[in-house]
Amino acid sequence: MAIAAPGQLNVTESPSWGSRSVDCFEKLEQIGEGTYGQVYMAKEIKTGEIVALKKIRMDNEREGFPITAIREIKILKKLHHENVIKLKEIVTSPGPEKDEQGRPDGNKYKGGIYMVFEYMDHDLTGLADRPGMRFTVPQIKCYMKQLLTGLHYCHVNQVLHRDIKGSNLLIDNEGNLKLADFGLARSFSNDHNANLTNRVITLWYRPPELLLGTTKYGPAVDMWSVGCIFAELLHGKPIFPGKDEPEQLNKIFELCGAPDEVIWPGVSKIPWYNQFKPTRPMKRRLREVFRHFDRHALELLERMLALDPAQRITAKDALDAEYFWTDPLPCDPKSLPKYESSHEFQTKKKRQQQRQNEEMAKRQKMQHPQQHTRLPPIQQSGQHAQMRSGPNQQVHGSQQVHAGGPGHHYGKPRGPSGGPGKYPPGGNPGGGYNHPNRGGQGGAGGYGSGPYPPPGRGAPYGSSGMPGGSGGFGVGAPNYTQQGPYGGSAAGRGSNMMGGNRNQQYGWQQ
Ligand SMILES: Nc1ncnc2c1ncn2[C@@H]1O[C@H](COP(=O)(O)OP(=O)(O)OP(=O)(O)O)[C@@H](O)[C@H]1O
Repeated sequence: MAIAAPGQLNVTESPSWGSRSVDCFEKLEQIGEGTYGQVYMAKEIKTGEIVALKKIRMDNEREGFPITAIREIKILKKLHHENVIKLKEIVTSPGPEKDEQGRPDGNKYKGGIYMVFEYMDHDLTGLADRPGMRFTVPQIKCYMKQLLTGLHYCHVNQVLHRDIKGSNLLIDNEGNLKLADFGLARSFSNDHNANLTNRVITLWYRPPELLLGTTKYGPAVDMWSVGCIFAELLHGKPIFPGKDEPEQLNKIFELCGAPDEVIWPGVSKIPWYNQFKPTRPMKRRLREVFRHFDRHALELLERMLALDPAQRITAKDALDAEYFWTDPLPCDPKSLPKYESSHEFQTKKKRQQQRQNEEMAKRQKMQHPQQHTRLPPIQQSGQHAQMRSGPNQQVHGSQQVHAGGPGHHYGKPRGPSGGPGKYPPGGNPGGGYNHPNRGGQGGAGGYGSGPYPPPGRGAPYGSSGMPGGSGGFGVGAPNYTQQGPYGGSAAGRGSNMMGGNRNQQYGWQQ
């Protein structure tokens, strides 16, 4: 694991950075758990301001301060943009720490270092995964526009994000979307001649050039991830939910066609091309599979998911695409509905709890079976329809948070505005994928007959012990990296649920 030399931690221009103690904040709730460490919602005691505290994982105190954290801090200190998360300061804890319940923290390290961020109510994964959640077309355009604006700003400032995915896109209740988690980010030069680490980007959002082993790449890697998110927003579930690298590549080829020197000049020189090139011809099927998408959406998606990174659209050109300039236009972020706070970590936890309760109820039922079969109640006229609208039926506005509603909202305005659908109307008509847990999304056909796995809730959670998580943005994509082409170490950047720590996983990064 790469570590910082003692003096290297001084990454700040402001002498006050790092001088305050974490005791200036009261931890309210854990909202995230990453490879990097825990993330808490906290309140600054003096001002009452709500912030997010990201604890830097220091599992092995002898190894010093992780270089990835230094990278993240350095990069965030130079980026100032409304669509990039704001790092407010660094605080430290000199002694043994307590968690939000006041229990001693099990961390071996005696003290701790935290990054203090502006607080954001949701991440896109958590928000999209709320039961019954549906986004409108203007809402999708609004989020996509902000994502591209933030990314364009990063790329102009020669920063590659290298981990664009739903849980790293934070959204507040004013509708603002900000790029977060710059732990894998790095500066790049435009000549693309430097060798960079190949082991970046969560598997489902990883572009073909990285999967084929390139070490020379640029901003186009982030644009592939943006394309995956765009398609996922329109489609309602991840489009490339591969279990491992070979399967990931295969899923990409099945939808985007098999690359050759004609459509991707130079592909045959990429290190692992010969090992992984498809053995049979595969046609590009994007337009056919997503034929129900709006014409301009499809045009843009085609250019984001170009196999050849040199032909992939840039963030700047994507912002000029017809899609953002034709009706319905992107909505004003402020006009978006306000939702109760939702982070991927919490939605996963809730689902796990729910599953445990269900299991328990099932077990109890088996232990104490009913002695008598009950007779069905006599139906009154009109009752039938009512009984059918069970909890899975979508009720518009059920997502809204009303003033004084539940949850942990500290002074942020709440509005009673309507809860729009997650997926645009007509987004999945008949040809779509009927997601069992999304309710009412399209009918049979489409994906069902295609190369994709049968309907389900995304890839399993692997070793996390949380099987059957949601599809769409609701699942932490597994992430397998490799030392050579797809084998070797099980290291990689994934959720902490896959175990391990990012610094161990990546070692030093270039
Ligand atoms: N500023 C913030 N406001 C609100 N929530 C946040 C904030 N920063 C992070 N989170 C929550 O914590 C989660 C994990 O944060 P982050 O991605 O920065 O940590 P990480 O350790 O790098 O995680 P991972 O390894 O999964 O990428 C996010 O998905 C988000 O839900």
